[in-house]
Amino acid sequence: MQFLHTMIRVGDLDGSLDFFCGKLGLVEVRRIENEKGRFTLVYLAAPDDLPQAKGAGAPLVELTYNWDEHDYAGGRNFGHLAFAVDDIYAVCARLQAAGVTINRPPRDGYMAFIRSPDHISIELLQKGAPLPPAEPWSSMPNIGAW
Ligand SMILES: C[C@@H](O)C(=O)SC[C@H](NC(=O)CC[C@H](N)C(=O)O)C(=O)NCC(=O)O
Ligand code: NI
Repeated sequence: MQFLHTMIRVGDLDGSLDFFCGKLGLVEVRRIENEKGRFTLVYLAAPDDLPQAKGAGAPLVELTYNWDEHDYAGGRNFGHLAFAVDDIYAVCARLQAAGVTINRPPRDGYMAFIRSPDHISIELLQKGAPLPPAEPWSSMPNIGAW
């Protein structure tokens, strides 16, 4: 299993990119615009992780910008921790047998969600699964690109 990213929801995407990239120095490596869901996902890597990010993958920050939501009072800022797994069905079956609720089963073969005892959202992604359509310039590999 490989750690992929931490997702946070941001109310001001430009302001967050100015902070994380302009000031903190992270680098945008991928962007997915979802017209139907009305949200944008922007993946950021630390500069030292860029070579790895273009290879087997590197830990990333995933900014989620919901076009119609800008106030995250009540703790919705934090989204999830994401991991890539070798066999998402086997991992979910093992977790379910261990008493973990699979909040979002891997019906599509690539994404599932569970929650920790304190309700921290955990995203499980199938290694090597096809990615949703992204910007044409994105050249990220299948894994580590989320
Ligand atoms: C690509 C993969 O890493 C994702 O995280 S997509 C997960 C998906 N995200 C969204 O739908 C973004 C918009 C949504 N309104 C939101 O604010 O999360 C998703 O299932 N999100 C739910 C979650 O708990 O992360
Ligand atoms: Ni994610």
